[in-house]
Amino acid sequence: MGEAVAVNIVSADLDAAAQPLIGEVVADRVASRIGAGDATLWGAEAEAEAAIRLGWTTLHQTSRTLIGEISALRDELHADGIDRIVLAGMGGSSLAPEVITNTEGVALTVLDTTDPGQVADALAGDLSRTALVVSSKSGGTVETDSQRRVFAEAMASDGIEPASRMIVVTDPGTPLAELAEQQGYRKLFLADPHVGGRYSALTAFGLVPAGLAGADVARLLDQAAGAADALSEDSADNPAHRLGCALAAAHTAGAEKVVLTNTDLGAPGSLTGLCDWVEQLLAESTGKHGTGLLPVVVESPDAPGFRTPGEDATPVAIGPARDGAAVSAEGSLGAQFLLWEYATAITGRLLGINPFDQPDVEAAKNATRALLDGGAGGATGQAGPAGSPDLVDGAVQVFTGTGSAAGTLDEALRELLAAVPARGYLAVQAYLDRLDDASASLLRPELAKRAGVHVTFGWGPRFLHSTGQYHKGGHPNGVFLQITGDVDHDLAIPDMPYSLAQLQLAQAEGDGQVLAERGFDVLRVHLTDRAAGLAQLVAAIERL
Ligand SMILES: O=P(O)(O)OC[C@H]1O[C@](O)(CO)[C@@H](O)[C@@H]1O
Repeated sequence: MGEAVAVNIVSADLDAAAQPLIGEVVADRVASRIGAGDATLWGAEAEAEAAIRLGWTTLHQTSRTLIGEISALRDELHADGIDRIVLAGMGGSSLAPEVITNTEGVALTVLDTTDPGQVADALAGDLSRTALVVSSKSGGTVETDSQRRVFAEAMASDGIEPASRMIVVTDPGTPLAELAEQQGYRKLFLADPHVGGRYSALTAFGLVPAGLAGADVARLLDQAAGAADALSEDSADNPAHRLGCALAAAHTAGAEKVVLTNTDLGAPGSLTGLCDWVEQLLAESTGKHGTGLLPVVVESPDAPGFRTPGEDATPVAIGPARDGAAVSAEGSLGAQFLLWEYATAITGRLLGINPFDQPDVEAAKNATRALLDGGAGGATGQAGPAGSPDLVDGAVQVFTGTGSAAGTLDEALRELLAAVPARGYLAVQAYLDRLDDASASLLRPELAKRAGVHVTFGWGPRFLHSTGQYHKGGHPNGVFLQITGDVDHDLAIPDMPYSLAQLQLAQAEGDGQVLAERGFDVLRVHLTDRAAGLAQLVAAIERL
């Protein structure tokens, strides 16, 4: 094998710790049994779910029929002057197409947000040339449904028949499949129901939006096919064994965090954004029952957290093994998808968890629903946080939760950092516009430099479908900084009693409530002026 995908355990100590696990996994024939669809590998409790979740091992063959359908639809759309693809989808329904198109340099507008400003920017593109791919495995995800409604209304008001521009990807029998049929949407792709959301990169969820946008999705399947035999082989050389067992061995030694970065960013063929896809796969698959692997995606090998990971983390390179990486994974994108899926399933078995469920995601969704039913977030157009802030500092309203004596933003931040347990982590959760408020992501390295612990960063509500599972279900050693902000122009969601801004705030408040109920420290800062508030936050962090 070797050529299609390669994993190098650079750290001699980690290699020594991984070898016995590799021996065990080879003896138990884990890889070939995964490839053959053996659902018993994760214990009796996981068996029923695993029995309907192992279809991803053969997608390089079973997804072939999609290629012709996608290119025929693309030609048809082009003939009608439609060449701009917008994707509405969360988590496993958008991360793969985002990586695929980023890696190939193909334009795809990914809408995985409820931020009204970001949605408005996508609506401001040329709708006469736009098709909306609505992707949802369950067919019931509130963000995706809201985006669909907003786009349908905007298209109709521009005199465009929305049904002619809607392309749906969903599982058979979902409410979204039914809607697509009732409304006569342009095309309905029914995905393989035997593949879970975060394992669905090579199903219609990954291939349809990426292929319509112009990515070479046949090549992606070829790349996966080139690695499939090696990844299902019961051999000590199987790269998935090396990766899965290294991560499990590190976890046993107390390194439950996996610091991920691209070590070849900017080089031709660099897999831009793959870390975000791996982040969801690892966090949602393993972060449960008080255990799991916490992905910490960092900006570059020079960013805080990678070269000096401490005892609680393993630095993993996507790309060449350098810059202090303990493990590296190299190979084409299609091969990497399959590598990480096998490795995650193997780690899941070694950690004793079911890698195919996400038991804690629902809690935040329920809390959000309850808040919206109770009229949270103010009236449309005036959405604002519930309750009064504990203090106001310039453009920053601070909600400390109960029992804080903080009198300033600086003090509140200091208190939050002091609350991080030894070997814990700080998660920054920014419910903002990831394009217009992009500077918020700078808070991660700034905080990491000062906090002395690992710091993760996620855009809300996107991270709720990724690290959100780990935050609530994984090792209980996180503290949370939520950032929300006022919006300049809210957007109504047609036929729904709440607006996008209200939904976005309710998602932050709902998840914050669940975290607080579970005993975690949560500090929320609400920016009444986003740019000024972010500048204030940076200045306050610099003073820490
Ligand atoms: O494809 P759906 O059903 O809209 O779900 C989107 C995402 O939400 C989750 O189900 C839960 O967060 C993810 O596992 C999934 O990728």
